[in-house]
This record gives sequence, C-alpha cells and structure tokens, in this order.
Amino acid sequence: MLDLSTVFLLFCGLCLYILWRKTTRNVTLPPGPPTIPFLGNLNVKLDNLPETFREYRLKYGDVFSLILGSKTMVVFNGLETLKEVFIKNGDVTSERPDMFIAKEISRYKGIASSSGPRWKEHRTFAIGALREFGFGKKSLESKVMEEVEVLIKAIEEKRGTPFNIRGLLTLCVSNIMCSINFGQRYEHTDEFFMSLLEKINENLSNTNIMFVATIFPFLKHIPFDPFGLKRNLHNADDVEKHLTLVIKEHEDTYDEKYLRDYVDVYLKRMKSEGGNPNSTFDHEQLLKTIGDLFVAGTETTSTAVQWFIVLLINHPEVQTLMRQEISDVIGTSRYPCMDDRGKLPYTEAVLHEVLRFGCIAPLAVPHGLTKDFNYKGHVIPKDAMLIPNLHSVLNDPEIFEEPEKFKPSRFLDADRKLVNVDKVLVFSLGRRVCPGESLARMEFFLFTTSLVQRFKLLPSDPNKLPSLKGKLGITLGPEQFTFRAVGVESQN
Ligand code: HEM
Repeated sequence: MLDLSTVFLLFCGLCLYILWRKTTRNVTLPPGPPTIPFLGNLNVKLDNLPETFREYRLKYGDVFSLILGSKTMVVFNGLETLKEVFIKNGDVTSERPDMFIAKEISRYKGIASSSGPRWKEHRTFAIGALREFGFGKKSLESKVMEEVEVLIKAIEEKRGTPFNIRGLLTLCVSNIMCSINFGQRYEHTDEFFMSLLEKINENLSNTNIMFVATIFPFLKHIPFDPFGLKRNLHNADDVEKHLTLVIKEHEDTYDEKYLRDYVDVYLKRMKSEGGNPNSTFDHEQLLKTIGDLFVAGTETTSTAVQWFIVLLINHPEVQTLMRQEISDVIGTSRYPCMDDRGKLPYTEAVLHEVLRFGCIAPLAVPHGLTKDFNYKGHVIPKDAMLIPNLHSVLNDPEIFEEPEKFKPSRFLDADRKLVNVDKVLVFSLGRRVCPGESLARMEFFLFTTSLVQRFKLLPSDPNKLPSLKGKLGITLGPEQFTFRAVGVESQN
C-alpha cells in the first residue's frame, strides 16, 4: 500500500509532467523559438510583437508557432501564405479561438467573438442591414459629413494653438456609429454618450492584460483586481445597461413602416422569428452586435486619421501636393465628397500609403479552427490560436520597396493610375474580412481630405516632429501628440 506522502509526490510529479508536456513544442507543430521547460515561450518580447514576429519569420519561415501558457499560437506570414490559409482553407480557419474577451465579455455572441452557424447568420444579417441602412449610399455620406463639419468647427475654434485631437476624433467617429445604430447623434456634453465612451475607452486601454488573461485565465480570480479585469467586466455590464435602455426605447416607439436605424431593422427580424424556439435573434445577441460595431468601428478609424495627421506633419511636401490636387479638382468653396475620389489619384495614393505605413491592426484578430488543421506537413490542433500577420504583408520589401519609408508614389504608375492597392491588407482577408471596410474608407476619405483642404497641419514645435513609432494596444496607433492646424487662408 502506498503511503500518503508517496501519493502526494506522485501527484506532484504527474502535474509537473503535464505542465512540462504542455510547455514543450510538439514535433508536429510548425517550428518556433526554443521552449523553456514549464514556461514555453513566455519569455517572448511582448512590447513590440510585429518586430519580434519579423525576426522569427526570418529565422523560422512563413509559419511559426509559440507556446504561451495553456495556448498554442501559430503565426502566418506573407501574402501567399495568408491567402492559402485564410481564403483557400477559410472553411476551417475562420472561427474565433477561446479568448478572455470572447468568453467573459461577449459570451461568444455578437459578430467578432462568435463562431460557426451563429456567426455566419449574424454576420450576413449585419452586412445586409448595414447596406439597407446606408452603407454605400448618399444618406450615410451625409451622416459622416455632419461629423466632419463638427470636427472642422472645433478645430477652427483652436485658432492655430497646439492641441491633441484624439478625444475629439473619437467623439466624432463614434457619433457616426450612434447614427447608424440608434438613429441619432449626441452632443459632446451628453451624459449618456460620454459615459458610454468612457467605459469603452477604459476597457480598450486594458486589452493587453485581457490578452494575458487569455493565456492565464486564473488571473480574473485574483483578489483585489490588481489587473483591472473585474473592472473591465463591470464596465462591459454598464455599457450593456445603457444599451438596453436604448433598445427598450426603440421597442416602445417601433413602427414597422418606418425603420429608423440598425436596432429597428434587427427588431423587425426578431419579430419575424417570433415563436421560433431555435432562433438566435434575441436581445443579448443584439446588444453584443451593437457593442462590436461600436468598438470595432470607432478606435480603428480614429487611429487611421491620427496616423494621417502625424505622417503629413512629418512629410509637408506630401501635404502640399495633396492640398494642391484637392484645390485643383474641388476648389475650396465646398467640402470633398465621395464622387470626387476617382478624380484624386494622388490623394488616394496618400491614403493607401497611410493605411499601409500605419498598419492599424498589425495582427488582425486571432482566428480559430473547426478541427485539427494539416498544413504543409504540420498538424495544428483545433484549440490553437491562429494569427494572420498583416504587418508581414504591409512591410514586405518584395511587395513594397523600402517599406520603412512613407512613399505615396509607390501606388501610382507612370499614367497616374493606382497600382498595388489590393495588397494593402489592412482590413484582413477571407471570410472574416472587416465588414465595415466601405464605411471606414468613406470616413477616412472625407475626414482627411476635408482637413487638408482647410488646414495646414503643423508640428506644435517646429524643432520636434511627432514620433512615427507605433504603440500597440487594441490598434497600432501613433504615440500621443499635439499639433497646430492653421487655416489655409490665414497662412500664419
Ligand atoms: C480603418 C478602419 C478599420 C480597420 C483597419 C479595420 C480592420 C479590421 C480587421 C483587421 C478585422 C479582423 C478581421 C479578421 O478577423 O481577420 C476587423 C474585423 C471587424 N471589423 Fe473592422 N476595421 C475598421 C473599421 C471598421 C468599422 C468602421 C466597422 C463598423 C461597421 C468595423 C467592424 C468590424 C467587425 C464587426 C469585425 C468583426 C468581423 C468578424 O469577426 O466577422 N470595422 N476589422
């Protein structure tokens, strides 16, 4: 008979063996940096992941793996590999993996965090409803322009003094999502609106920790909430309470003959499914979808415009050429509109180069698998986290010569026709490709062209240009900066 201490020792030995196995790379996985017993690859430099992954790609090839705590991560690099994995094998590689945000905040609902038939059904519905609600239509353009004008007016009020545009931009861009979702915009002093944004922003600023909690799920149980994870969950609950009130108001005033916004279109569908016990069109799914559209549609676009400003302050010659083109084609008496796009090739080249250089979502959003995935002799387990490394494409010297340089001319041929723009994979690819791409492009065009048409974008201090280094949070954004916007007429 074994005594208690022997049983205990055996148990500890078994635990250590399991931990050792879990943190050791299985031979069937793609290669990667050597694992450390019991730690795996937890020593990986997390502060600049795109750069770390660039180095790993040089060492281990287009597909490499990392063992991070309980998770296996497989990183895919290069245009052809991404197409093969996420388009050709999209039926297997378009799920979402098990992540803290998906599980604890979204409860696997909404669009960005759901998988399988639920995701397909609701993504298809959302794309159709958003189209019905203005995507690609004049009505949406006028909603965007309303916010552009608010932004321009607020900038005019700064009278050329230095300021940080981040908060203002976020308010304007999120108001566009409010118009689409709730049929109304909010004043920048509105209590409901400000509180909603504050909670969302607090959560966005903690996304790195939420990623760590994906690797170490026990973190959320640590007392006193040192990592702010419980606060994140409370914030998410508060946002939902706000949104529940908006939905209730919509239900109280719903008129099938007059659909005002996304919520109404969804309510119509919910009513049409009435009585079907298997329907996935319920309140919770609506709440999570609105949350997704709001979060995914705000920070990204605002970051893109901030990159534009930082890059054009650093490249005044590009700014002058772009302003000249806008002035020649549109003049100054009216704002730019979407119909002008085809007549502004240089401007279009600048905007593509900003998106390429800024690389707002360098690692997209992790994908998951429907089953074990056999890829080029490797077996990637079903529970692995797949990373489409968009940064590896946008910075690939084989596609974009001297990728570290900001060169809009790379997108124009000798006849000033746009070339290579399809390789700027900022919106990802395959079945999960960003469903907000057309709105984002519209916003980006209208905000940036209106800014350059009306203002010279100048550094706060002529001897110190804003940094071109990115900072990775939920997006890769420029470091915080201030600048001066001087009316082109006043020239001071
Ligand atoms: C410059 C602006 C934007 C960029 C760079 C961007 C980029 C991305 C990327 C890289 C993904 C991940 C795709 C993947 O999983 O492979 C994504 C997903 C998503 N985006 Fe965007 N996005 C932008 C704007 C928007 C806007 C304005 C909306 C709102 C309508 C939006 C809604 C979404 C949603 C709902 C998803 C999840 C899609 C899914 O999981 O099926 N995005 N976006």
